[in-house]
This record gives sequence, C-alpha cells and structure tokens, in this order.
Amino acid sequence: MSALEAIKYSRGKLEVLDQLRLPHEHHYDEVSTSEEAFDCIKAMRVRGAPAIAIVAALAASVELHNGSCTATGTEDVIKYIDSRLDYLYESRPTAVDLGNAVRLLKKTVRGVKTEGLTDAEAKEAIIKAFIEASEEILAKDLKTNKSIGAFGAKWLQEQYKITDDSKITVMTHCNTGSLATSGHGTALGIIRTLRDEGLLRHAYCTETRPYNQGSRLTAFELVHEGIPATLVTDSMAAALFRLRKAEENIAAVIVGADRVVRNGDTANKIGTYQLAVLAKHHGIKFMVAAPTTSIDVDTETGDDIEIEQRKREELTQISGAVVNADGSIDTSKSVRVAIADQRIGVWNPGFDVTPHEYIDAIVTEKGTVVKGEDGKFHFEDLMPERFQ
Ligand SMILES: CSC[C@H]1O[C@H](OP(=O)(O)O)[C@H](O)[C@@H]1O
Repeated sequence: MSALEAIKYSRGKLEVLDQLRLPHEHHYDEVSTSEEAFDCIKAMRVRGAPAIAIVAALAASVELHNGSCTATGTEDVIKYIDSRLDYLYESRPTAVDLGNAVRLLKKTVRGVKTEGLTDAEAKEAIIKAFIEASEEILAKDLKTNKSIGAFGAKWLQEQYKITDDSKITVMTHCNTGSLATSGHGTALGIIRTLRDEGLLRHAYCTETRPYNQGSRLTAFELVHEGIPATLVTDSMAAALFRLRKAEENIAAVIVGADRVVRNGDTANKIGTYQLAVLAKHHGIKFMVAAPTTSIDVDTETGDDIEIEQRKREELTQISGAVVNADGSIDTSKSVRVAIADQRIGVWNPGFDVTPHEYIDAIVTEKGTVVKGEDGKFHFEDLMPERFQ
C-alpha cells in the first residue's frame, strides 16, 4: 500500500496536499503560480526540504507552461525566469534544496542553444528546457530516497549484524516521509526499507512540537503502512532511552536534514540537537538521512546557517478536528484553541543545528559518509563536482 502523495503533477497542472489539514482531512490545493506556491510553502501547507524544492520548481514550470511569460528576446525571458525563481527562493530560508533547485534551473536556461533561432523559437526552447529540468527534479527524488533507504539499512546491518532475533528499534523526529518528499522519504525511507528487509522491530516517532509533524504526519504514514510504531512527546525521549533501550533494542535515532554543511554540522527540525545529545549519552547511533541536494559545501559550519523563526501562534494556539462523544473524528469542524496566555513571550525557531561531533553517519543516495580520522565529515569523494 503506497503512502500519501504530497504532490500530484502533470504538465501544466500541480496539486499540493494541504498538510495543515492532515491527518483528518485530505485536501489538495491547485497551485498554478509562483505566488500560490510561495504562500503554500510559507504557510507550511507543504513542507519538507525536498518537497519544498519540488513544489517551487513545478509551480514555476506550470505558470510558464500556461503562458505567464510575456517577455520576448532571450535576455528578457531569462530575466523573467530569474525573477520568479528569486521570489520563490525567499519562501523559506533554512532548507538548502530550494536554493539548489533554483541554481540548477537558472543554469539550465542559460545552457539552451538559441543561435539561429527566432525570438519565439528561443523562448519556446528555454521554457521547454525549464519544464523538463523541473520534472527531472521530481522524477529523481523517489529514486534518491529508495537509495538512501538501502544505504541506511545496509549501514545499520553492518553496525549491528541484525538477525531475526535481534531486530532493531529506531526513533525518528519530525516528518521525513512521503509527505516531505515525492515518495518513500529520507529518514522515514530508511525505516520503510528496514521494515521491507525484515530488520525492524519497532519505530518511535516524536510529536515534534510545535507544528506536530510527528503526531500529525509521521504517525499517520506509519499507521497507513502498518509499520509497528509508537508516538511519544519530544520530552519523553530521555526516559524512553534510559528505561527501554535494552529491552527494545533501541539502536538508532534517524533524522532528516534541511541543510548539511561542509563539516557535517546539520540543521534540522527543532528538537533534533537534544535527541543527538541523548543518543550520544545512551550509546545509540545518530544518523542523518539526506539527499546530496541538502548538502551545502559552500557553508563551512553550522554557525553560518540561517535559522527560520516562525510565528508565535504555533506555540500559543493549536488547531484540530472535533472529537465526537463516541470518539469519532468530525472532520467537518476544525477548531483553533488557545493553549497559553496570548501575552506570553515566545521563541519559535523552526530548526536547530546538530554539531558533527554528535552525528555517527550521514546517509545519502550516493552512499553513507562517516567521520574521518580528523573527526570531521568529508564530502569530496561523494560529490567531487562540488569541489572543483
Ligand atoms: C526530508 S524533509 C527534511 C526536513 O524538513 C522538515 O522541516 P519542515 O517540516 O519545517 O519543512 C524537517 O526538518 C525534516 O527533517
């Protein structure tokens, strides 16, 4: 049974699942312009580093396909495309996949051969190249995630020599599954592969306050696919490790990434760093699962990563569906309630940075990277083209 599709696309038409309504309601918004995509990403109706990049690229592609560009002449057409991509880039700052997609698409349109073509022919060739490149970003993502799953499961098998009698339990944070990508997922993709290969005993997912990607999205994906799983609050991780690590063979915490920088420091959903500290304290492996599009070798350390600050209402208010007296969920009535004094000060960073010292492995579609004798991660062998 396949998991939920965050993104539905055919040339000229993009639909995005409104993740703010999950898990109670499945509603797709049609996204046909960069403005609609920007709002969808900013409001986190779609979220997850790869999904953000895919939606931005495809929305720009759909509007171009539908004739939004009135410019003529190669220079003005490229200038228009740049302006749409630069606008989309501003929607959320921390995840690097969006920036990488923008750079790829800008490079693509500049590589189109237009010598000897009329202005109309050149414009058509540029738009065609853009659309094909944006569709390739979507197509490549699922293959990437399956590869991350395979490399991650292989690394864990090497670490623990897993047998039927020693299947492992893992924890994951936030949502890194089909709702954060085009399918299968990154960290949750490794969990899916562990389950497929008969290596998984159990999965724990954290609630992931304040947006609740874990309780609303990951729990839904795990239940949807029948993966044995338990939900805990973010604050329960320490007690879980201390009381149940041995009994449940808790072997690893597996998280996604919004940005991995040159030394391996990793920005991910807020609450990731504390899990890394706990994992180290309890002798549990800490793994980052991320496509190479999430690796930013131009940034030296995690101190240089811009951390998105989000609105106060995400902490002081929550929304959800009504639970009827008989326990059924009434999806026709969504309520929003205040859960704090609305005058209280709020600090709401969307992400934190886990120093590379706390990370045991970074799993990508090109292989798993571990620290060298210098105690640092090195990506030169993984992505030589990025170091030229
Ligand atoms: C494969 S998704 C990567 C990353 O994105 C999530 O953040 P958000 O839900 O705010 O977009 C989370 O940090 C995931 O680990």
